[in-house]
Amino acid sequence: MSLKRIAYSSGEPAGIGPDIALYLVQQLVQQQWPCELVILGNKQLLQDRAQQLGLVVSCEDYEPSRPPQLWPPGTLLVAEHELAAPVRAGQLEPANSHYVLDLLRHAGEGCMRGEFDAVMTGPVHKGVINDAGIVFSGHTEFFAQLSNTRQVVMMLATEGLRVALVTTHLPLSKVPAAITQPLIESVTEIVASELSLRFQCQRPKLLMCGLNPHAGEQGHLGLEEIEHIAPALRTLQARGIDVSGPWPADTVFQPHYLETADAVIAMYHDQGLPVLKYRGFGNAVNITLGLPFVRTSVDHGTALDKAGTGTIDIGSACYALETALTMVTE
Ligand SMILES: NC(=O)C1=CN([C@@H]2O[C@H](COP(=O)(O)OP(=O)(O)OC[C@H]3O[C@@H](n4cnc5c(N)ncnc54)[C@H](O)[C@@H]3O)[C@@H](O)[C@H]2O)C=CC1
Ligand SMILES: NCC(=O)COP(=O)(O)O
Repeated sequence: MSLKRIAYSSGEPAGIGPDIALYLVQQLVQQQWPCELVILGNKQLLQDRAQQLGLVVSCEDYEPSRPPQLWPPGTLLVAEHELAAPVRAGQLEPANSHYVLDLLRHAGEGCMRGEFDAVMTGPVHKGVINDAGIVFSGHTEFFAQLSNTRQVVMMLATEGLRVALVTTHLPLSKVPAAITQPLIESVTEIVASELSLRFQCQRPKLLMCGLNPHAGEQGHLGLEEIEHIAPALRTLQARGIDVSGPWPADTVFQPHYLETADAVIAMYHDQGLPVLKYRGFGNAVNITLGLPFVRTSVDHGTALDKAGTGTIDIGSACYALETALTMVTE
């Protein structure tokens, strides 16, 4: 198997993204991951955080023209990006938001020009980026825009459960109007085709949630199921996609329903993700489907309270890296 070059964007500098990089490079060789991990970040920040954590690391400058190689444990291969302000673990600094976005741009553009085989993202803080005056709702939307992709899908996966979202980072009050038949159809088609192409599900079986309690109770508790979701389901079924619904969300997540399903399609972020995280937090991955490159991510946020403390769990980071490697190797 050829060695892959994976970019890790280390995310919000005051959060646990840099800590994750430091712990991951201790494990690269032991885990036998067939990859060179390029840490997009800042050397001084990484060295300071390593010192705070009592870790011994050495830094190498990333050189794109050099073929990927396996580095000894504790070696950070860093693609250097300049910070705008000093970093203190746990303390957000809006001035560093452009740095965070530079990492993402480097990662996405590097994937598109074939320099990286995939990108795995560390957590960013969406609030502080907006505080800096930058409109930003998430990696999912950022990479879609960067790559000029009309429609992408956020899907989180853990052992025994995948949840894909029709809408992503929207205020709850805007969700009903966003749930349209064309959107439901395009999201479902992307999920069906990517599960079959990249996840070995021959003809994926999909379960679609309704939006309202009890999937609208025949129109007595909301009309979105009748006006948008059911027509989309009929069209998708006529196109040969194995999708059923609209299921009440409090029914479909019962083990009996999930046993034979390849993914659940939820209408909005907090309909699907709490269930996924209850089942698998720390062992789950966030994958953006529909991009022209592979992007995986940790399942958690910046955990500002844990940055620099040495108490973090890197289970999700390992899972995200392994998923990226599987996706680029298949
Ligand atoms: N992939 C990404 O970039 C994501 C970013 N976020 C952002 O993170 C920020 C903070 O969000 P929160 O709701 O506080 O969620 P969070 O995931 O950062 O923290 C929730 C709780 O889980 C703990 N935690 C999270 N990851 C952990 C780990 N690896 N090991 C040990 N403990 C861990 C934290 O200490 C905290 O107690 C928000 O601005 C949000 O936008 C949230 C989810 C994903
Ligand atoms: N809850 C997961 C999440 O919001 C991550 O979003 P993104 O930054 O990966 O788009």
